[in-house]
Amino acid sequence: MALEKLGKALNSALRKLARSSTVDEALIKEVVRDIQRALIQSDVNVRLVLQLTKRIQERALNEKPPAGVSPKEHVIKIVYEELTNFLGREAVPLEIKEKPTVLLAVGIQGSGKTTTIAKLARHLQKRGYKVGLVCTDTWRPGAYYQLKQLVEPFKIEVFGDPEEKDAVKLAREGVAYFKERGVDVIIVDTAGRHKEESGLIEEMKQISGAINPHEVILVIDGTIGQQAYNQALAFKEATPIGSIIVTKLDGSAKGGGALSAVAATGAPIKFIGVGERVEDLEPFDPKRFVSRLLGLGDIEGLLEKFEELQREQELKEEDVEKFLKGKFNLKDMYAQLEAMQKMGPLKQILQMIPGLGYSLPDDAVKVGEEKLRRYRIIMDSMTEEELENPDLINYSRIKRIARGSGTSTKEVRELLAQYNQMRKMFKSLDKRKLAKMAKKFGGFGGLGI
Ligand SMILES: Nc1nc2c(ncn2[C@@H]2O[C@H](COP(=O)(O)OP(=O)(O)OP(=O)(O)O)[C@@H](O)[C@H]2O)c(=O)[nH]1
Repeated sequence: MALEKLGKALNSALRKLARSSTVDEALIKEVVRDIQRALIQSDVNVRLVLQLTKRIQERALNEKPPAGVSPKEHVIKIVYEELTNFLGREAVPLEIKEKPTVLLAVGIQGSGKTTTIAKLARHLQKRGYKVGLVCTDTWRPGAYYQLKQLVEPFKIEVFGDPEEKDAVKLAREGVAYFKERGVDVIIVDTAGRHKEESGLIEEMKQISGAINPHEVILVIDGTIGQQAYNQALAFKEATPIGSIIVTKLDGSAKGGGALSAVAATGAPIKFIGVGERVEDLEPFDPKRFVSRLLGLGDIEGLLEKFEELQREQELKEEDVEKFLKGKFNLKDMYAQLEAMQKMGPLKQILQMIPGLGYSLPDDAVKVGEEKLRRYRIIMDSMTEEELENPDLINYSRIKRIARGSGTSTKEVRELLAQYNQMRKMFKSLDKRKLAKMAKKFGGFGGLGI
């Protein structure tokens, strides 16, 4: 998870509130101090931290909770709101309005730019856009091959010529090439050799003048912490159509500093990089990010992920409901397992489920393709009634099902065990936290109040 350490520290500060019987001035001040410490440890600029925590303290001490809201909930809501504002308040999504939309990506060497372009291309492809990539890095011929290799599995085409020395020419030709092929989005990668922002911005201006992009995206390395401020500012001043992607937020101790520094410049952060794999890119939404960071759960994110899946898989709304409520039979389980295979690591999904916080179970419900195929065969030998209500399956039925499907009783039992495990897990989630969270996305399921 992005900023895991900061999240844990903030979560434990809020848990103090959740656990206490009364909320008084001393407690509020203690919690505010904990928040200060957590943010400073994550390299957030001290001046910004003080401004933020002062606001939290003032509001927490002076504002009266609205009717129906407990003082605890109220303070937590204030912390949530202020942190959200701190990181930019509203999500600013990447818009693909015209065909083709041309995006120009810039970033200092090692910022993760090439990887990020591959991630962005895949992200857009998953949403149904046909994407073409143009590599204009004339300094590092390897960049072209690196990009090609990253997107090869997804059949995304890369235009480039490692022999060519004129980056502007490459950019112009690449855009023309993909325009002719009718792609929806063209992403132009640039060289990252520059040691300073000035060189980077100069090249951006030159290429930009040649291809007239809809948006220039700056890729910033999240591990540089609050130093990101200067990079983001210089960029924002040079381009009116700039957005930012902050990378390497997985495992970075300074990620909080980088995110808040970029947000402080007013440049919109549209995505964050949370790992080395092509799938590890997340649209950045301050609200959702903060609620996850604080361990409040991310029901919105979860639902969106399901929506995405639904588009891919025609998963019905009632299936999503069943999944969330833990009411499902063997057929549903099969559909869910199949769905999960598509959705990527289950851990990421579970992390979004309110209430699970940090004690994530192992990937208990992730099964391989081969196993799924075996499950299908076993299920084909069950009666409709058994599929609807697996509790009916006794030992003699297990034997018959194994024989009928040409599998073993061990495998049948394994399938049933998996079903029971999943059912139990989702049921316990449901009971503990989901009901509260379901009321409104802004609930505080993760804190048990
Ligand atoms: N952990 C983690 N690593 C990342 C992330 N994004 C990129 N990286 C890694 O950062 C390193 C540099 O990434 P590149 O994409 O090669 O960097 P670049 O900025 O394109 O570098 P140049 O092509 O030289 O300009 C690689 O090892 C990437 O795998 C991320 O979000 N998380």
